[in-house]
Amino acid sequence: RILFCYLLSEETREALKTPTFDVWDWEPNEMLSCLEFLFHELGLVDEFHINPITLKRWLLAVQEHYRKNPFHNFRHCFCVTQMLYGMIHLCSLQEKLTRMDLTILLVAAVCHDLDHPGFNNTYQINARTELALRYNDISPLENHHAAVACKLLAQPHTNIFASLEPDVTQKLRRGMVSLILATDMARHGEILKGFNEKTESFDFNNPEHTGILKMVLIKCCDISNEVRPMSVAQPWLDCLLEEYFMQGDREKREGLPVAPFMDREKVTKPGAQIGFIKHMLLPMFEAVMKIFPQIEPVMVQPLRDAYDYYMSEQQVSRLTT
Ligand SMILES: Nc1nc2c(ncn2[C@@H]2O[C@@H]3COP(=O)(O)O[C@H]3[C@H]2O)c(=O)[nH]1
Ligand SMILES: [Zn+2]
Repeated sequence: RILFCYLLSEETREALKTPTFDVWDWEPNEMLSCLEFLFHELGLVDEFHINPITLKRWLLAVQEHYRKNPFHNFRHCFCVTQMLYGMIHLCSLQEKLTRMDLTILLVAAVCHDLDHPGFNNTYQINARTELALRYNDISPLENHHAAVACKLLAQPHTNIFASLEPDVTQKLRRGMVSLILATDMARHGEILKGFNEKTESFDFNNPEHTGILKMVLIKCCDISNEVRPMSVAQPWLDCLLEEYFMQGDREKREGLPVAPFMDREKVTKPGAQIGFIKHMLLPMFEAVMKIFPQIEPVMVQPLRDAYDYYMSEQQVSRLTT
């Protein structure tokens, strides 16, 4: 196996800081190099004495532990992490959060869907899979992603935290696990409510406040495809629907309940996005906007534009059918 060693141009380094970055333009090796670069550039390699070779091995192992699903694959992991990097720059998070918090966020983003099987928690629970059994139906997938992440960190050759004191490692690991668990959309309402209660008098020195902010940030990045330019976002919607329909078809074959949004007989692209943008994306990004108003032109406006686009698409299809 050859270790990736792709040199990023100055143009790519700058482009990585914005949500307009074309995430479809890169080979897996190049995405690995970009991720490696982020850890160096944010000063995390220096701060936590990460062995640069271990960082490469860890990233390779991470990549190998993402399956080739239509949506929940290594490129999705890359997108979430790149969007986080964009938000770190846009919101000057390097000045507001500690390097510890930034590391927790970045490692969690990279690991947050590890070994995703392509079928969601509802399927795991209804089909009584190994994962649902192991985790007693409680966020089975997210618990699994976090457990795989911890397994990689427990192996010496991929342990990027090997040179740290046990109490520091434990803090990083706990923080990472809590953020991965926060990506279960079943907890969306609870997390957003907790965050909204703090935005009025947000305090970056209060760990309870920064704790929930980190959860909201990783959640924003996780569902941020529609923040991206339409040419980048559209193929992601195709990937998501392909994965959803595969689950819907399997549920029909196995006699399990099928959610309407996974039923290829019922779903349209505007139908899939209008409600998601209105009820999930906009309320969360508008909440973040209260603390970071600078995200409005760069992240919130594209969401509003995407909403308007899908509304007009829906109109057109209603008029033509
Ligand atoms: N309808 C819709 N759902 C999305 C979109 N992006 C993410 N999601 C859903 O939000 C979920 C977030 O957690 P997961 O990554 O496990 O799975 C994701 C999808 O089920 C989107 O653009 N549209
Ligand atoms: Zn995800």
